Amino acid sequence: MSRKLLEKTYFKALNKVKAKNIVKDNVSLEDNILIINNEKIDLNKIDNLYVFSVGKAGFSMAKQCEKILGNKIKDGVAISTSRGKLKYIKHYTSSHPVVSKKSIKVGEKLLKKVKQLKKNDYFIFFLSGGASAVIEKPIDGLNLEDFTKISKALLVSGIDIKALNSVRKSISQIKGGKLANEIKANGKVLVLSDVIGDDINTIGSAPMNNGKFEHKIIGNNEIALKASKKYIESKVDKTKILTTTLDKNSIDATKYIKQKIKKYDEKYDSFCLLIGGETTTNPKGNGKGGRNQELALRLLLEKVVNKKISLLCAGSDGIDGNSDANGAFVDNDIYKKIDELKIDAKKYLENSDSNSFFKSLGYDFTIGITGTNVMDFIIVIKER
Ligand SMILES: Nc1ncnc2c1ncn2[C@@H]1O[C@H](COP(=O)(O)OP(=O)(O)O)[C@@H](O)[C@H]1O
Ligand SMILES: O=C(O)[C@@H](CO)OP(=O)(O)O
Repeated sequence: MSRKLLEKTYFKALNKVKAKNIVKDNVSLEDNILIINNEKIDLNKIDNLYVFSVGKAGFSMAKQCEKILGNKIKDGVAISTSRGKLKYIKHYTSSHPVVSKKSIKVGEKLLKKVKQLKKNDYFIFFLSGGASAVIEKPIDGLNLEDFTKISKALLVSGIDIKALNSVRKSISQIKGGKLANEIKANGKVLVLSDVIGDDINTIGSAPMNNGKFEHKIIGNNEIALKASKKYIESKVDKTKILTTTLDKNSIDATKYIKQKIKKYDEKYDSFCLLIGGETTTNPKGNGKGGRNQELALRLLLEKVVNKKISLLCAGSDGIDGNSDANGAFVDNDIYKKIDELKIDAKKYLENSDSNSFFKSLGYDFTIGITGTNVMDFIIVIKER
């Protein structure tokens, strides 16, 4: 069974929403006219252009923006989980998913910089998921130790991202539009969405959203999966994006996917099912894994694949949970390997150790940090 085809279909989605491509698709320069999303800004009529970029894709989006706008950029700040240096924009590497001293230090730098903007300046602000953790300034009276206790408790509580971020907004001097409040200049917020429904009030805890500045979604899970669909369509009898808003726990998601595979398997000689979203897990034990690898493990235990059907469950940011992999493959041949190595798949699941399981079989999908983030992709292919 072709792991290559799964990978190719995956990378069509990922590449479509790579920072480089979405910034290229949305920002350009023609004779001192800055074009953002069809809107023209005459750079002769503004004083200084600033670029800000915060979140997991913070570095890569800022880097591409520098490539397009070069020395038109006066100054700016980028904060992400990547490493790297930029020419006009100052880039800082920060922590995720828990706020650290570093997040506060760089959060303060960002606040200081945005306060310097004058009325006749203009800014582009790239916002991507992960922004909640990489920048912060707790409300007065709340120290980092207590702030971290609250953050950690929330992160393991299993509450959804909307609820989590509403708390984050209430204990922050940056989130929930408070950063926007400090800006006197005009500008635009270009958003790479990693939340179900692209809710701009939730992404990165909405540092720029109090209605003052237009937010434009320039990349999301749907845009990505449509690119996969376009690629695979001619290779199979039926291609279907089942959803881009899957938010079930991994047990229910397994049932849902199993049922869909059965239905399409009965009807079509070949097909590709594309599913996007973010499932949830309740990690137990001290294993290494993530929601994508756990889902793949549960689907393996449910024997949803066969000689013709294989699948890939993978994130888009490159890092699944507490592992260094991005996801895992499941195909029919994996069962032989499990028998040969006498591995007990259930035990790994019970210890939330899906990464160790797939790694030991050579079925992990490890690609490193991608510099983008639009939730997860599940790809199921039946080949003729
Ligand atoms: N060992 C594990 N097995 C399964 N899920 C895990 C494991 N460790 C962490 N997770 C899940 O991974 C999620 C965080 O993953 P991460 O990729 O950092 O999230 P995000 O992409 O949303 O920033 C948490 O919801 C947690 O439940
Ligand atoms: O920053 C955040 O608030 C969330 C959602 O945008 O992202 P992540 O789950 O990647 O931390």
